[in-house]
Amino acid sequence: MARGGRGGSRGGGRRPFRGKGKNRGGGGGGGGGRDTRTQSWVDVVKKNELFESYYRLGGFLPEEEFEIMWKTLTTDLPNSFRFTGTKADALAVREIFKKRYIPAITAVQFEGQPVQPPEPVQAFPDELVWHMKTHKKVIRRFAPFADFQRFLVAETTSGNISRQEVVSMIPPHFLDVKPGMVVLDMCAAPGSKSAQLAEMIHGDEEDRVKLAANNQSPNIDDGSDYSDDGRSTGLLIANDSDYKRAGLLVHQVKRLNFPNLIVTQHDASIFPSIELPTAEGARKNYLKFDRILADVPCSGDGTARKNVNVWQKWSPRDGLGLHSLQLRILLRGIQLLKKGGRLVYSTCSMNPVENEAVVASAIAASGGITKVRIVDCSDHLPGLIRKPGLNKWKVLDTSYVKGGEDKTAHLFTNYDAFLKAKEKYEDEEPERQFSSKFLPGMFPPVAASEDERMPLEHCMRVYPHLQDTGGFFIAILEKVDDRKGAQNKPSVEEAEEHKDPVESKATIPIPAEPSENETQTEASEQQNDGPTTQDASSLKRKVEDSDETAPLKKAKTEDADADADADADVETEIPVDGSAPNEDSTAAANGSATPAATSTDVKKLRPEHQSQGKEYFEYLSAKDPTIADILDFFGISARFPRDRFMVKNKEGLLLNKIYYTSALAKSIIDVNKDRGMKFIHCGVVMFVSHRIKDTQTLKAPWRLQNEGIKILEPWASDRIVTCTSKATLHSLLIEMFPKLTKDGQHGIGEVGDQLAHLGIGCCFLRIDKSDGEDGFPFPMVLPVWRHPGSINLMVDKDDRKAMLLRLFNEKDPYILNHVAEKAKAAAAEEARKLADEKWDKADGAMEQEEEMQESEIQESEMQIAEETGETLQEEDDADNGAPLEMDRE
Ligand SMILES: C[S@@+](CC[C@H](N)C(=O)[O-])C[C@H]1O[C@@H](n2cnc3c(N)ncnc32)[C@H](O)[C@@H]1O
Repeated sequence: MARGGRGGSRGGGRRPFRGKGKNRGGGGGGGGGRDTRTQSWVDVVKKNELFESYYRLGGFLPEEEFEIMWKTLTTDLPNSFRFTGTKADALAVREIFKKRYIPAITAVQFEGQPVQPPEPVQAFPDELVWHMKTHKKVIRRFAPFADFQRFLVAETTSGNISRQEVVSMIPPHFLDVKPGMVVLDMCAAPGSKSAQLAEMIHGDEEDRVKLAANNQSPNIDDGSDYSDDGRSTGLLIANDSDYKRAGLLVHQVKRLNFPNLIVTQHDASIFPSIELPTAEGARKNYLKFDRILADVPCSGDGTARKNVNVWQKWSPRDGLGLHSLQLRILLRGIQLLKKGGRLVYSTCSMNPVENEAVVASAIAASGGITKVRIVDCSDHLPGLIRKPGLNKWKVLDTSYVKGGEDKTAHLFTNYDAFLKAKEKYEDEEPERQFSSKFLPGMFPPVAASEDERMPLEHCMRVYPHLQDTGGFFIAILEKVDDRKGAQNKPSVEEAEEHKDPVESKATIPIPAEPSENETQTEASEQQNDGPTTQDASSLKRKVEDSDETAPLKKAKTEDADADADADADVETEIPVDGSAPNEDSTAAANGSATPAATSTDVKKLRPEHQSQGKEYFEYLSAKDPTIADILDFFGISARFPRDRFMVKNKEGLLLNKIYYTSALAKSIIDVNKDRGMKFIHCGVVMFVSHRIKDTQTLKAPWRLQNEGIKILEPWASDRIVTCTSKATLHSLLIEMFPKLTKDGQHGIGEVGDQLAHLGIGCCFLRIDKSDGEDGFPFPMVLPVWRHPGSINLMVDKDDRKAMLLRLFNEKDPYILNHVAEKAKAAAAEEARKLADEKWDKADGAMEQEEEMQESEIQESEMQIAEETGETLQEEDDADNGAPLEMDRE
């Protein structure tokens, strides 16, 4: 299977992260956020008056439609999943799923009615995304569901299926990524969208490489770049500032086996400029991205269908508190984008303060729509039902008197209305406090002319009722031109204000507007100025943690005025009841579905204080003799690059594992690793040292790894064995270390026959796609080790089981492991011997003990005899204890 999808083989994928309960990776959270459920979902009262009032009165949807949307928001979210990897492979696994499980499920009847089977989500092409709305009661009761669940778990474990929320899958589809592109995922953890992006960059590289290896042209003319001998030249940098979530991200992306990938841990709003290699003395060059995904931290109120905290703790201050960070991240993204490049900004919040307001402020701060345009993607993914972005909205806040219980909700139509209200209260009730986060840019932009109007309707809003999903927002921006010089200073200042103390010491240039020719000198980066508009002031504001934590106990009830003239300075106070949630003023700052995050969380999660352990990335010389020996052993073509192998120890020693990366990943790591960049993952394991007895006789005591085998195999001419029959593969899967007898009676068919003629060491087991009952639905390459008297497919037990289920529908196969059995028997024998010895010792000890006890008794008896003057009879044999007893009596 594809590197962009799973292990070097379908069976060789790594296990997904098995985090503890709630943090289990995968990418739930409408944007892949955390599952922050703290209470049984069914017990939760899905009501929150302030939350509802805002979306009801804010004019988001017509009244009737709002009712439907709100009702949907209170229902359970269907489970959804996606077939991953290269398209051909994803389609092959989808076919197995459709043919094997759907008919059986469709035949199930519950209470006289057919049950609802899993269905493809129409928004996505090729039926690669599915959701299941069947009730848990039904799922638990019927065997076909159990079978399907088993398949789902096995394939998720193998990396062929990703369980991801439907809305979370949308943003990468609008990025229009092509193989060869350089892509940044600014806020990537836990990594579900990164996985999609990696698949897109990878494209159909495997087919291209095969062409190139056979001296045919691999390139196609659709903007994709396979010019590296068929390999995609692209790169994905997946970044997340939070160190725990960055760890999750690494876990997740490691499974992709994608050498064109680097994981970093930086605050995205000050993401460092990445230096590119340049000739000595030449002007410095910095990396610009073709595509950027800014799936920013948000309040996550669109995840209310699975996140109870939304119902319990929703507050307008979540969005108000996050706006500034979101804006800074987006601005930095725009700076890092190439001219003509595309950026997708997304949140799993429905709040315009986090959505349209951020987009509008960022465009204004970048020089307006002539510099950055909102792309109309209404014709893309036509199956996706969506609503246009808003051009008008209101901003909600709750004011309160410190120490008091009284909270009032205010709905403002523009910034002046907010200022007026504040002023009024300053006179009448000076103790009343409003959010300190209010910024002019949180309100709808007012254009000087129609030409300058931002078409915010080109943004997309996905509401829960439209296709039974969570709520989501997506904006697609294209950088038309760079903003020149002077106007970007505030973002630089902002970056300075929030600079990571560790990073400050590094020599990375402070993020700044890229120069016209997409390269810049360090000096010129630092000299850039910034915008002077209203956004400048907003950018200068720090994301402070507010101490406004008074609970919303009692609200002033004033007339709501939902129909207030949007163009007038209007403040509407909305009634809120005592059951409304705790009004913590600081919004969730980390992860999507985290409206419950408090100011303390924000502090805790800030990246400045934590970082992943230092990883070393030392590239080996292209002339390294060990690499030369290994490549020679497998007959690897001289065209295969020799300078991209790397080890992960400070000294650059060939100890245990050898990794491989793409050319661009190598250049970036090499040039930037000592510039203070926090690289926390890069490279695919290609070879692992194989310590066995016959090492001496081997030229290359290294074994091929599932992770990297597919990258190498097209270039190999030696040590290749082919498996053409399913029966042979079955034998190899159900038996580890089958014997390799010379008489041909080994039971491992054509594979055994070929291996019999090969010397000891690792080999490629090649399986081509073939049609028919006994055919293979997708190609595979697996490492196999030829021992002197046996062989072994180097696939672990769990992966063997997953393959047996996938290819042979075997549910719980027994896998015979001769070596383990032998070792077990030897261990049992050893244990038996030890037990015997112990027993003997224990026996001896018991005898000794008894003897000691006896002598003690005798001593006591003698003492008694002495004291009482009795005569102690001499015992003549062991049986004869009675007289003594009797004597004593
Ligand atoms: C909505 S989640 C991203 C989900 C992810 N794109 C996915 O699909 O799996 C937002 C992420 O932003 C990260 N984050 C928060 N503040 C950040 C910052 N200043 N810079 C970079 N990442 C940040 C959080 O740790 C969180 O993982």
